[in-house]
Amino acid sequence: MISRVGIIGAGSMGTALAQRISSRAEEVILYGRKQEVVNSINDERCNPDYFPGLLLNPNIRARLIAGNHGLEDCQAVLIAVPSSEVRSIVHAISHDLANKVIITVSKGLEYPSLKTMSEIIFEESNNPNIVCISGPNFADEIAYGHIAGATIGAADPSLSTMLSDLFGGFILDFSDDLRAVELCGVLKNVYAIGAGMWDSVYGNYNEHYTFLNMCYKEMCRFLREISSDREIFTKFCCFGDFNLTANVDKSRNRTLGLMVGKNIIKTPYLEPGVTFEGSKSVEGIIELGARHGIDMPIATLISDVLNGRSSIRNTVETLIRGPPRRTSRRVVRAG
Ligand SMILES: NC(=O)C1=CN([C@@H]2O[C@H](COP(=O)(O)OP(=O)(O)OC[C@H]3O[C@@H](n4cnc5c(N)ncnc54)[C@H](O)[C@@H]3O)[C@@H](O)[C@H]2O)C=CC1
Ligand SMILES: O=C(CO)COP(=O)(O)O
Repeated sequence: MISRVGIIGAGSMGTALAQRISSRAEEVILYGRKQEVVNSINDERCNPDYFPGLLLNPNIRARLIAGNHGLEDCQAVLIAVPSSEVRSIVHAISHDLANKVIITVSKGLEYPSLKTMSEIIFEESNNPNIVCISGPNFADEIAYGHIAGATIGAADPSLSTMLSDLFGGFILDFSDDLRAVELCGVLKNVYAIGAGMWDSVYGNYNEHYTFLNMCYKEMCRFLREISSDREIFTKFCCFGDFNLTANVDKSRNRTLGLMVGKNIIKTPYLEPGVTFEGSKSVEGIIELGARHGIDMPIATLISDVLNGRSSIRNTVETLIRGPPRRTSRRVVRAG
């Protein structure tokens, strides 16, 4: 059993994973930003900001990230913050990360560098022991102990074996293409926004699954080009997470698409405090595709709608009939 795991980020996923793995580690330390949340976890065993009704297991303790005290004694450090924060956090704690396994769950892409979280973590820490865990995993369901599958992505398969016990509460599959596992999480968020947009206008089942299938084809085309893992399409990080996020209204990314489609919010939209990873990574994934020679018409249309350059109906017309063609108009004169 791992003796001590540090989790950076006391938000939904950080807290949920703390609860889930706390039966498989002697101690879990959640590093948060707010003193009142840290106090509440230590005194009341409760994170009131994210899971007010959940009694946390007694071996979960909290500390302020500012001091990162005790991190040096952790065997594994899990990073569960929005992707935009990962570089600065890892930079700040890099001296405490030597010889540890670093686990990332953030589903984003840095822009404009187009780097995944593991690439950023390696750059900032120089520690190659990096693992990603990704799958159809809504935080609340993880926290409350429901069945969940996940893919462990690790370039070094011995790291996957080491972490199988810590994540033994999940049904696991594995990939040694760490970057591809991470990119599945980025791609599915973008298509979940698209699914929300599409469903806001076209709600029939045939319409819904036709669009989903078109998105999944584009996602698989991307993965086929960049991944050495020929089985990735059937893994939890790919098929499962794509379907979960694109289909279920609990997803923030799908909800963003629905709200944009229904004109409830104006785009481009940035809501402070809500983690919408897909809206931040859509430009990046299109550019990354272009770098590998992958054309991504659906992601491009999603970006156009999200940034107010097109409407859903125009987008759908383009998808069904192809881009509008310029036709020469004959002027018919009366008389
Ligand atoms: N919520 C979910 O169901 C899942 C989330 N993820 C991924 O996990 C990542 C985090 O997402 P959530 O936990 O849902 O977000 P969240 O918005 O619920 O929580 C993020 C937490 O990070 C903290 N934070 C932000 N910047 C920080 C900094 N500089 N230093 C310390 N703490 C900082 C915030 O205070 C907040 O507590 C995202 O990339 C998301 O895609 C992955 C799987 C499932
Ligand atoms: O990644 C997730 C589930 O696997 C959570 O998705 P959202 O960020 O869209 O809520």
